[in-house]
Amino acid sequence: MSLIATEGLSLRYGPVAALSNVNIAIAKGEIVTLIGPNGSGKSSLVRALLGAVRPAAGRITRAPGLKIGYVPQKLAVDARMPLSVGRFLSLPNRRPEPEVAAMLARTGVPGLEHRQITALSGGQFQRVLLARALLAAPDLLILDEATQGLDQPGTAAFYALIEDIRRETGAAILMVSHDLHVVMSASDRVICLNGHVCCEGHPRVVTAAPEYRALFGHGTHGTMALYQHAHDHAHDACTHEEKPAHAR
Ligand SMILES: Nc1ncnc2c1ncn2[C@@H]1O[C@H](COP(=O)(O)OP(=O)(O)OP(=O)(O)O)[C@@H](O)[C@H]1O
Repeated sequence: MSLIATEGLSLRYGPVAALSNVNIAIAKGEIVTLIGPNGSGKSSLVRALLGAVRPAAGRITRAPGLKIGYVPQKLAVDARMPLSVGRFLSLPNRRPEPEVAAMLARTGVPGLEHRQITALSGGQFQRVLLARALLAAPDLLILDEATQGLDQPGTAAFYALIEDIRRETGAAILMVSHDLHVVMSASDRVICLNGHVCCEGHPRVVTAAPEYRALFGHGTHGTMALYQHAHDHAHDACTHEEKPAHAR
């Protein structure tokens, strides 16, 4: 049985259709990556899975008692507000200090409890956010571009940590990422989104799919194509027309 599944999920922001007829399912212990060009609905799908936005149509089914841990793309913290890492990790639920310390050590940032949140580097902050998500012992961990702003070694180390956590906890992982080469090596399954599911499957299968190639191009140019997407291909269940991102 899936931990979470969507059926015919559509989502709108007023006149803007962000998602249409999306069917996905995530099973226990899987690492699934959502890829897609800017504006393709990745964050919207995450928000829907978290229950933060209401679908315009379709439904989302969650396994009973499902616990979701969420690592956001960014989190604005008021620089004038004194907030230590330890206190941040004890909000809203108070956590025993040894538990907080152990989780910080587990996510690779030991001994940061008394540091101010606003004084952390980007990489340290992402690991603190990961620690916060893991303290809830989630069955499903959702990461929305959690490595944005990290350099290449920092990104690779973060994904290696995610794989270790999956192995240790058995949690399923859903991540949104633009780091195509890391994604392809770290994921069990890739879902390619463009307002609808363009293609999905094992990374090898997806990279060979014509829909993927039309979206992301070939080789290293594929990464660039993420930002210069021209959705000029046609495939089953995909009949909409879309202007290139730069022409919108
Ligand atoms: N709060 C909002 N109000 C109105 N439109 C929105 C809102 N959030 C997203 N959208 C629109 O919904 C569509 C999908 O956006 P979404 O942020 O889900 O895409 P994304 O794939 O996560 O993009 P990116 O890669 O740039 O983060 C876009 O057309 C976007 O402009």
